[in-house]
Amino acid sequence: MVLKNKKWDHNYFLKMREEVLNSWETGKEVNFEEAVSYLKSLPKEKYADYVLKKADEEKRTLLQPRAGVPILREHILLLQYLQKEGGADILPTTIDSYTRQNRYREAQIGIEESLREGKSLLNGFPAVNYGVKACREIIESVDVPVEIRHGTPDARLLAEITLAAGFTSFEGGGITYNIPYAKDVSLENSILYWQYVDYLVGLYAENGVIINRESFGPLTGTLVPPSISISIGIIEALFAAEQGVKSFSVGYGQCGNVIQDAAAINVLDRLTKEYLASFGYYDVHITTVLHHFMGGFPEDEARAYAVISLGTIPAVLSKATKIIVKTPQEAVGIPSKEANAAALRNTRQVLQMLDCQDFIDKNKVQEEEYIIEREVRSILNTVYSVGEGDFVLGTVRAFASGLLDVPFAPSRFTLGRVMPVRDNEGAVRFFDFGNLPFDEEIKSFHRKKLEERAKYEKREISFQMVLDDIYAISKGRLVGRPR
Ligand SMILES: CCC[C@H]1O[C@@H](n2cnc3c(N)ncnc32)[C@H](O)[C@@H]1O
Repeated sequence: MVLKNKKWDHNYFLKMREEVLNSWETGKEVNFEEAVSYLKSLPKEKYADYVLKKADEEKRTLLQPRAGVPILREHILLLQYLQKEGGADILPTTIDSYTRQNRYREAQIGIEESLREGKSLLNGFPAVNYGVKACREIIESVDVPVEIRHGTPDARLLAEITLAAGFTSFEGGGITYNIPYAKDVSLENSILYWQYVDYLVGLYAENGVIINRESFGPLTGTLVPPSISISIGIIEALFAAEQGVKSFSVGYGQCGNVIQDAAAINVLDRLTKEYLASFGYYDVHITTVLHHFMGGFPEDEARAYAVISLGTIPAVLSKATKIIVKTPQEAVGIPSKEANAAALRNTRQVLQMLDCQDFIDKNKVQEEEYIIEREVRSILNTVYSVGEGDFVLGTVRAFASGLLDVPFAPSRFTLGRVMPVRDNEGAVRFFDFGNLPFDEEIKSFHRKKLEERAKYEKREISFQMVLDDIYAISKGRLVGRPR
């Protein structure tokens, strides 16, 4: 079948499904009709889409941590703790790195060694190895929806098993779980694998089971310009809608300048809905997700809490539907359950002290929205035209020529020519536009912003500013000032 942004032929899916379900022994546990009836037996409060819709209507922001450990009993206790002590509105199951690379044999060894040693020797929960029945124990041991969070270019079997098990939200996409996560996976392959996932979610939807899909907005998490993250999120929403997905969350990673971050989420929400409608998808429920800062964190827990609390502010300003909460142990590794729960309580406190205040200069937010929107439209309209009206074709061609590009990505399928840097107020601007399709008005806006910083710091605009910015927050400030 030629790769394009068109809903799959059902027989094509069924044929590929046989291969997918045979790729590991637990695949044979998956029975679609049985899964539909199991999912329909779950209360509505276990559906991420229901909880997201309710929060969206009530203008509330939901909180969700990341969490995953390899021993099933431990993982259940961890999620129950985060629900009870952290107040998580949606729980995660973060998948381990072996499973993310389809290396289920090593994941199996990791489970056995963890059981033998009595400690976590994998960095997440290996859901494929456990299979449908065991994963259902997780769903049945908590009271809120559980989402699969991972970083898997080929997540077809992971989706089959976890969706059948009752996870009602699934993160990732053919661009966002490839470019920042893999070196050698072609976009043609990862987009095809994720069309499978979206088609499966669409099949559940046709049978009355609404699964929420979420794009991984932060990408490489290092100074990613908002317009790049937003454009890619909208493209993945278009891919998912074409396959029949009815509930989609677009994500964005906090960059640090509060005005820019709030503006970014406003544009993300508005343009995702506009582009879906303009391509005829009127029945997809869109929600927004803010990720607390995804770059290098301070080791000191008090300073780490400052980064987390600052990151909560743009969620209040933009009324983001959900925050993916970071923890004060971000700089040291996988957090303890106590630190994870404490970060949830910290975030809730900031939300509830700010949500009654109207304190931001709306003109400054709108100025920022204007430039971000101009950039997003330039990128998306270019992708559409190089794809001759097809966003899948356009995406592959745009990445090959740098019309779409992600800074600091490991993938050899992105040019990596684009280079970001902060301006004098810490907003992320372009040091090098690479081949991004921006007009002179956009380019001179960024140059002027960088000249302001150069003047203030009494130094030339240089790559040294980029390096200083990469380490700035872990060293205690937003902008990487010269020593
Ligand atoms: C997008 C992935 C990076 C973030 O994902 C966190 N992360 C990864 N694996 C786990 C895990 N098993 N439990 C709790 N957090 C986890 C990292 O700390 C980082 O913040």
